[in-house]
Amino acid sequence: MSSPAISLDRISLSFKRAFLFHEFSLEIPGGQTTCLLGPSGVGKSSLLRLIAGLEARDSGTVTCEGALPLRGNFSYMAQQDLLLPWLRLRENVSLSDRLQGRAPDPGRAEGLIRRVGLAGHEDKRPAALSGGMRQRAALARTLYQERDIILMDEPFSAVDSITRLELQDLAAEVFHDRTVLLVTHDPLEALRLGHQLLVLAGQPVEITQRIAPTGNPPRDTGAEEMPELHKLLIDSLRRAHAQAMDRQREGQSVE
Ligand SMILES: Nc1ncnc2c1ncn2[C@@H]1O[C@H](COP(=O)(O)OP(=O)(O)OP(=O)(O)O)[C@@H](O)[C@H]1O
Repeated sequence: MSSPAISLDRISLSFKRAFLFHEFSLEIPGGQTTCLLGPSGVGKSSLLRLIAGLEARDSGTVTCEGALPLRGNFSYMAQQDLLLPWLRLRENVSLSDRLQGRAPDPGRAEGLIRRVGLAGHEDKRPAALSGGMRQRAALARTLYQERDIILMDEPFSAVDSITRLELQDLAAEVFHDRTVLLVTHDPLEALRLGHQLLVLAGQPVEITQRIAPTGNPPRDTGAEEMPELHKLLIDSLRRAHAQAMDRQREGQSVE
């Protein structure tokens, strides 16, 4: 059975009496990767947190296809790596087993540590790792959980561009047939990894652009359709950014 779709139905979420989301609905297809893009502060992380149950919404529902409970079916990689400082890398990667009272699988943890390029660092604690290494460790921990649904918030933002490409290849392999929601600020990353790309803009949030590149991830960014899709994406991100700047200026002039 393929991984379940997720439905958001008329979700509202407000902060300081202003709606970030108002009656917002979205279908996230099962077994595919959906990338969320948009200006800083538009609400991408909040949307992920809503789905993860970490944000208390005013109203609306988040449901999983087949009435599966979302809880226990997803892994979530936040912007902060959330590694436990007192645990060694191998223990951090297999943390989900420990938390659920299962015996960790050291072979699987070590295999993933190797695949994210951290072999040799298994016994180090997070403080001894660089920001990019910690992000790779958090990726290994997320993949270790082997959940049907994966929520990721800018998972590759702190790594150099070549490592980023390598991690995207690994992610595309692991994402295969899973339901993935990936927040990224990198248009090329979205074009490589996403079955569908959504641009969020405005307040309350709307989806102002949907792009569905052809072919399977990880895509070759040199493919024929890429320049056109890249331009489409950049243009809509520019519009979303300009809208956010206007709103910020209006806010400043009211204060
Ligand atoms: N707990 C909170 N209390 C008050 N405001 C909040 C809270 N969480 C988020 N916000 C506000 O909601 C808006 C959206 O934040 P969010 O982190 O979802 O944006 P984002 O699109 O993920 O931004 P970035 O790309 O910079 O990570 C921001 O204006 C933020 O200040």
